[in-house]
Amino acid sequence: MKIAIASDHAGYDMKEQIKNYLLEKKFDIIDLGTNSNASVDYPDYAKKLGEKVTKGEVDFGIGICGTGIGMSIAVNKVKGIRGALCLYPLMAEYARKHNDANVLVLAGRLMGIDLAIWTVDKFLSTDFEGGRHKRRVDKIDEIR
Ligand SMILES: O=C(CO)[C@H](O)[C@H](O)COP(=O)(O)O
Repeated sequence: MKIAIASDHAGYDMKEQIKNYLLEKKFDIIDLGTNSNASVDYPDYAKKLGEKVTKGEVDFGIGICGTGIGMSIAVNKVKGIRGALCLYPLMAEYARKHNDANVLVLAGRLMGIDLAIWTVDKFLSTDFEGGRHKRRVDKIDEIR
């Protein structure tokens, strides 16, 4: 499975840890930055991340900022993105099962790394259920 990952400075440390975890698990990872703790603007990284996903270059995206809120707002501006801010694994499970989320957003300043990794694992291992949820997801796509 191919994953793109991106963060701002507030998510940088978590991005590195999640990237290394996924590389160890033999995932194919595209790191879109940022590449240090120096201050940057999360919308720049959200745009790159969303576009990688909607171009079909990766299966899923993972975006991280301090709270996850800005990254989530920004990535959802990219047409075709269903970005879900998930603070624990159950949210990630339902973001996939019911919402067919294609970008997982995490909060680098609010979550410990173990919780973040459990959330990533759940997101990447859960399938969309389709059925009535497909009808609703299609309606989301019609909004813009
Ligand atoms: O969480 C975020 C957006 O939702 C950002 O990471 C946060 O706003 C960055 O703040 P600062 O520039 O003060 O480090």
